[in-house]
Amino acid sequence: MTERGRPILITGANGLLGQYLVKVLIEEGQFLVATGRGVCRFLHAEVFKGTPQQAPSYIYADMDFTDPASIRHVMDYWKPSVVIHAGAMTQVDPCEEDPLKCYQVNVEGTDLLLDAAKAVGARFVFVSTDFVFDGAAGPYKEDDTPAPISVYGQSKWEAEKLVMRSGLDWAIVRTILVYGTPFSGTRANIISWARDSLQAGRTIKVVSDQWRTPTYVGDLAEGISALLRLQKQGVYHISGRDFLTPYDMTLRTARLLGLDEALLVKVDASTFFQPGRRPPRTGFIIDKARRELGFEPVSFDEGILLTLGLTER
Ligand SMILES: NC(=O)C1=CN([C@@H]2O[C@H](COP(=O)(O)OP(=O)(O)OC[C@H]3O[C@@H](n4cnc5c(N)ncnc54)[C@H](OP(=O)(O)O)[C@@H]3O)[C@@H](O)[C@H]2O)C=CC1
Ligand SMILES: Cc1cn([C@H]2C[C@H](O)[C@@H](COP(=O)(O)OP(=O)(O)O[C@H]3O[C@@H](C)C(=O)[C@@H](O)[C@H]3O)O2)c(=O)[nH]c1=O
Repeated sequence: MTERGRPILITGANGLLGQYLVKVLIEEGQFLVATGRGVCRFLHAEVFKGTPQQAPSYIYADMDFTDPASIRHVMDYWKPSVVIHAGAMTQVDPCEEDPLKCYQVNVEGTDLLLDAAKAVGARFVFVSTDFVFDGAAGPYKEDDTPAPISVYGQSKWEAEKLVMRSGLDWAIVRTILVYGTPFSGTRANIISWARDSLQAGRTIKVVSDQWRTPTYVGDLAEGISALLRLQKQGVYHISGRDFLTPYDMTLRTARLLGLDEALLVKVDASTFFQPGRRPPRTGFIIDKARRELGFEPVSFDEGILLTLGLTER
């Protein structure tokens, strides 16, 4: 193609992680093809009509990764050197209620992309989840054995296995409860939910028997970018560093913002009806990412300030 080489292709570019990945990779000067369903919903890009040689360094393309023709159209044209597969059906309860759809998007979609990546000789980076574990014995390291307890978790684990067996140069980045504010669109996160509720004087029930290491989305995007730069292969756990329950997360938000913590009511997960089971105790040991990628996440308190736009990087 051109002297700048073949592009990096991202799926799920309209999603929370996708938006941050696009930002981080553009800032690094990468040649990028961001893909999503339908129009670009976060960063204006001209509809590009020239040849790949004439393309600007950032292009958005409509690509449904469950549709072989749509994948072929985009992948054959751009022939990326790397595919970062961040797109997925991510809502745990709708996955539980419609397992076929979940499987089609998360497993078959990954399989189709793997075939397309093979055809053009692209590296493959797959974004996965703590929900591949059963949550009996977190925090987890990369070689602990997955045992998902939800349809969503099972679908991501099935997709991981396809990636591992693909014969491609691959990496899997598992992450946990990703929070942050999208550049465009609205999306609730535990921090803004707590702030808005407490500011309005509303009581909220918050789970105190699930443990996570919640991940600031900007850290995750930078961790993935480091993994690309360093051409790493294999499984990496990339998450925040604080081991917290959702109750702890809302309490920290209340304290940092000087809001009334008495409005936070501790509850057990069993008091919620949720179709999809959540693993009680996940969390990641991130030593490998620290050592090999130089990954160093912000504290949850810093993440709160970043999410609410009260500080900048
Ligand atoms: N959010 C979290 O807490 C965690 C997320 N992850 C993983 O991280 C990744 C990114 O998650 P996140 O950014 O938060 O998720 P989002 O739900 O914000 O983004 C997912 C994106 O995937 C897109 N998508 C879904 N189906 C298709 C399809 N058939 N074709 C093209 N695009 C599609 C969605 O499109 P549309 O916008 O049109 O619906 C959406 O923009 C996912 O793989 C997820 O499993 C892992 C652990 C925790
Ligand atoms: C709605 C609600 C949630 N919670 C808690 C439960 C839960 O641990 C946390 C977030 O709730 P959710 O149901 O949105 O999150 P959940 O679907 O459990 O989030 C998951 O998303 C997928 C995509 C992943 O891959 C996981 O890493 C994971 O974090 O907040 C409460 O305590 N009270 C509430 O009223």
